[in-house]
This record gives sequence, structure tokens and C-alpha cells, in this order.
Amino acid sequence: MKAAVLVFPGSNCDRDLAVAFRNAGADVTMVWHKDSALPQGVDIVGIPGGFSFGDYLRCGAIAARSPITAAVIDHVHRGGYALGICNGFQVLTETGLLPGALMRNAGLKFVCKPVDLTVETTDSAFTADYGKGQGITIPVAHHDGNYVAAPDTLAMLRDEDRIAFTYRDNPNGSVDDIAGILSQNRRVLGLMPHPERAAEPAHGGTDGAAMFTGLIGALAPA
Ligand SMILES: NC(=O)CC[C@H](N)C(=O)O
Repeated sequence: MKAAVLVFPGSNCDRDLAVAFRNAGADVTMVWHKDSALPQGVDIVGIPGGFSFGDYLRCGAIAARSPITAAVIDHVHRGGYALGICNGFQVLTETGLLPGALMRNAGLKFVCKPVDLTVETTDSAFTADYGKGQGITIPVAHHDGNYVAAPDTLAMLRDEDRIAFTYRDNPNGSVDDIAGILSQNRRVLGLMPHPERAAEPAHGGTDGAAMFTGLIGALAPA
């Protein structure tokens, strides 16, 4: 599996994400935001967490207009995979590749702690190695993680089984406790918690690792 991890000014989880992909067996290339093309043959683009462009304007809004992001939009439109974590989820909503928006946390505070999640669907490459309804613990670290969407969008996400993860004890006010959602073709996942920060024993938890092994299982050539 070939992965590209984007790097924006202010990204701070790009290397962690690359390590998680590599530990699962992926071949990873880091791609600077000013590049206008992805490396040949990339299967999945990782959009990392952080504070791209200092969170100016809105989190992810400026990164969504970087040259590389146009290539990511093309990649997704051609059926390519993308994983947006935290700031990466914000970038995906700002591009319109995922519906809804991430607003300021309901408590108006930066939240940085492990959270308990429920895996709501196993019908995706990102969640195939989990069990449906499984409880997992993964850290969050954000001030704009409060997911909002119009009622008809929420109904569509529910009807199409596109809610990937929910919070068991909602840390940010997200509607319906939503922590992560899938695109209609199930090849784009955006989530606020950081699976790459719970992917090896030294992290204090390994519940995030199954996301990367699941991707390898689905995308690596047999
Ligand atoms: N860890 C992150 O990616 C943080 C995202 C964004 N800067 C926020 O605080 O909401």
C-alpha cells in the first residue's frame, strides 16, 4: 500500500501518522502542501492533525485551498482513499469532501485526553479490523471538534451507515456524539480522535493500530 502524508505549515502529527502507516507495512511519502501532484500510484492520502496555517480564518480552511489539496480532491474523485485526522478532518469538511463542519468545542476549552469511542460500522477499510459496537480508547486534542450538520445530512449519514465512530462521553458537544464519518463511497474517513497516537505500546494504548492494519488488509495487493 502506498500512502502520502501531507505536510502543511503547522502540521504536528504528520510524522506520527507516517510512522503508524509504516508500522502497518505501508510505503509512505511525505508531501509538502505547495506540491501540486501526489506521488504516482498513491492509494491513500493521510491528512494529519495539527494547526495548519495557525488555525487562522477557520481550522483547515486555508489548507483546504493549498495546491496539494486540489490533487487530493482529484484523487478522491477518482476513487482514491483519504484519512483526515483532527485538523485533517477539518480540512476534509472545508473541501466539501465530507459533509458538515467542526465548530468550537461546546465548553470553549481545548480538550486533550483519552476518550472512549464506539465503533459504529465495520463496513469500511478503516474499521474492518474492529468489531461492530466495540469500545476503544483513543486520545483527542482539539478546540474545534464540535461536529455539526443539517438534520437532513445527519439522517443521510445514519441511513447510509456512514457514522464510523461515536463518543461514549461526548467531550466537545458534537451532534449525536459523532467522532468520525465516512464518505458515500466509504473511502474517505474524517475523525477527531487520533488513532496514530494510540498505535503502539509506548503510546500507552494500541486501540488505534487496527485502523492501519485494516487499511493494509483492504488495500495491499494480495
Ligand atoms: N490536534 C489537532 O489536529 C487540532 C486541530 C485544530 N487545530 C483544533 O484545535 O481544533
